[in-house]
Amino acid sequence: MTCGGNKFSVIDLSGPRASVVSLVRSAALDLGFFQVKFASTEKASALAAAKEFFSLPQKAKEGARLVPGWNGELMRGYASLGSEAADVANHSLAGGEEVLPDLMESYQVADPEYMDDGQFPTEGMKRAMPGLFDEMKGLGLEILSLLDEGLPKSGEGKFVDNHKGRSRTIVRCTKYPALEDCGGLVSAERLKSGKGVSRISAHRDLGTLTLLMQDQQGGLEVQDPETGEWFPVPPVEGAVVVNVGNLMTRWTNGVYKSSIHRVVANPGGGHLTEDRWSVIMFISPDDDFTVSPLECCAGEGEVRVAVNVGKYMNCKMRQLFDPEAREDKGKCKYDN
Ligand SMILES: O=C(O)CCC(=O)C(=O)O
Ligand SMILES: [Fe+2]
Repeated sequence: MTCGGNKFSVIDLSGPRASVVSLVRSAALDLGFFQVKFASTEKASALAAAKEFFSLPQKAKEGARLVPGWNGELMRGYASLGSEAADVANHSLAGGEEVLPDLMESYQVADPEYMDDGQFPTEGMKRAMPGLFDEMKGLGLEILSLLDEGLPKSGEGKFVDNHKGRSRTIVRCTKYPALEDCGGLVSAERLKSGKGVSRISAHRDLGTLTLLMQDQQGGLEVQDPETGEWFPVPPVEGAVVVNVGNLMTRWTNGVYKSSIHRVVANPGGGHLTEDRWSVIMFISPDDDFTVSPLECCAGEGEVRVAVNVGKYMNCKMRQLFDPEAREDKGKCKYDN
């Protein structure tokens, strides 16, 4: 059923349902990170389109920068190197240490069903991104149903039913440029030593579930909340990394865990001269839905209050992208 024999062993979803449910449940109860075997038919063309788009002149990329969707919030487009701050939206998990900028740029799309106005920066993106969205969303729904079955009162959460309307779910291609190309943001000396440099700083994900196809370079690490120890998530060809996000933790009253993770920069490991690429889907429930802690899980974990998905996501996402919102951390009252 699994192979690899480490914390992030790969689960084969085609195995007997009961054992798959049990493996997914155990991983979600532990660090909330696992891998599933998945043969994507869309990843290669999405990555090819992303590589073509990111190699355009900066001005052309800025022309495709993030635009608001149907809810007035930024949903689709390009975010330049250093413009997103994962750590800040999490109220500085670095605990007072200096936080350097995240060294990544990204292009993301929201659900084509609700944003299909034909506006894409390149023909390649137009061809690849909607198919990638549908493929990854399909996998996400399958995993949500396994997580639902893994709870003591299966079906109570109706996870799948509440992920079928208009939501903040997005799919994103992220480029972490070779460190030697990040000199505008961090000093060359720091980049060479790698000390305190992250490609994405320590954070938790905001939605219910994240699906990630990382390349072979490595660097993704997950923190054990009890010991503080960081565990690398090894790249596995043909596997998708899955992790639980904050809204799922709220929904299950702390039972399914949303863990702190980051992508470290390792100059000795080739990161100085090589770009790293990820294809990621961030899954959120329907925007007008209110996530209320499930009865099944009351008393088992921390008791959390109900949150409206749209309000929660808007407040957190503004902090990711808007320097003014970052300054006024108190305005976004949600800690996780
Ligand atoms: O690229 C990766 O490996 C992880 C990125 C990540 O954690 C995020 O974008 O939230
Ligand atoms: Fe993340």
